[in-house]
Amino acid sequence: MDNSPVVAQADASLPNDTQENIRIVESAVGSNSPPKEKIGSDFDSRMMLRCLELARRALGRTSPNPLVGAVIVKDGEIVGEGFHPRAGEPHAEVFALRAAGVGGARGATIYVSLEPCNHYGRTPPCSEGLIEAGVAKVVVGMVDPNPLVAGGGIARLRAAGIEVLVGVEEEACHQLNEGFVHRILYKRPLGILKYAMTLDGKIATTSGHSAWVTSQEARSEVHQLRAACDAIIVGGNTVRQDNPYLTTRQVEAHNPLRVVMSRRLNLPASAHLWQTADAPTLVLTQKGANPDFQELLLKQGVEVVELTSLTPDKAMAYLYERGFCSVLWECGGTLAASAIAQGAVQKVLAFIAPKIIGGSIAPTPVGDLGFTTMTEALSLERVRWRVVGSDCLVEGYFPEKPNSQ
Ligand SMILES: Nc1c(N[C@@H]2O[C@H](COP(=O)(O)O)[C@@H](O)[C@H]2O)[nH]c(=O)[nH]c1=O
Ligand SMILES: [Zn+2]
Repeated sequence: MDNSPVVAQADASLPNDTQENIRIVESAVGSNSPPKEKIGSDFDSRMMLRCLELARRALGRTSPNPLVGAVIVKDGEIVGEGFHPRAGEPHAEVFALRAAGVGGARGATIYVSLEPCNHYGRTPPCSEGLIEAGVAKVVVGMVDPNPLVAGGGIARLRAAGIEVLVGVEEEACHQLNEGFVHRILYKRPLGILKYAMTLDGKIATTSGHSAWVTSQEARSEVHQLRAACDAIIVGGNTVRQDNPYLTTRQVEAHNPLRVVMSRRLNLPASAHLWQTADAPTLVLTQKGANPDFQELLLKQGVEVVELTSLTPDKAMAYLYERGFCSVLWECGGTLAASAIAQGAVQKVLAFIAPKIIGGSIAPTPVGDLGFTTMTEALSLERVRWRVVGSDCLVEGYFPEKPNSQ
């Protein structure tokens, strides 16, 4: 991992979105890259943002597929819209074409947040569908990194004489599908470590009390974050100490799979995770662990999977095989350190509450990584700060390693 220091610079000239009480400060690394030239008109941007809004209706439900939205515009009017609801169902373009009706897309412009596919997967290629429908222009948010597509859709459309504009609101399109992109490039789900700590770096008191470190607003933000993920992982310690629900608390929202990693299955029989059916639960353990408890879990409708060795990387490899794009680590410090050390975390979301607990043995968000000098510290890139309720949310990414998996 590259340990180049990231010096955060609070500078009044940097972007500042006061309307949403958001203060975004690029890290020194991020701000070194020149600002990207805007592609397309303001109208193109508006239509692409509409595509993203539509795509979000399926938040958390499309894996292993991406979130995609499409809008068809004819004579300045929207004549059809669609989004990809889940894997196995038609793609966004198909729904938009259906909404436009027979002949409705002829001579029109279609906006799609991801490059139209050009392969026979679970569904036929959208490129052919668009050519048949007679669209005149295709505006694409981002190129599909899937090697089955990867520019092929754009090339096919151009070969058919259709005008194609690529890269409108590309960053926003990429952000929405960062899990999908990571899955395709690294053959693992994107690992997001989220924690809430006090100003003096503690996630609980010495006695383990942690309800609540952050404000209600920050907790709602976590619920929204959960809705966008495929799974949430915790360790046995978190189940024993916090007895969490790990749900989104929203009736309409997707609830991710709740995953507990426990080698010995020394877990409480009465935990909320197996007493509540609001979300599915999976317990990952090692071969032959505590058969009596396994039976109890199965009776409660909890899925149990035995891995030959239970490590963060093995857990992520398993979740990749299950088709997941993004996994939220909501575990304690020991498991978090091991997940980081094994490369199972790419993104960090740290909520910092303006409170002080004190004490030297109160638990901290990340356990021992074995570092003795500051030069070993792991530096985040693309760092952003924003205020959420009375707390500060710092988010950033570990530098991506070249495809090593
Ligand atoms: N969901 C989506 C696309 N998804 C692309 O197609 C792949 C899945 O194909 P399939 O198995 O047929 O569903 C997926 O990995 C991604 O590359 N493409 C699009 O044009 N529009 C869509 O709405
Ligand atoms: Zn498609």
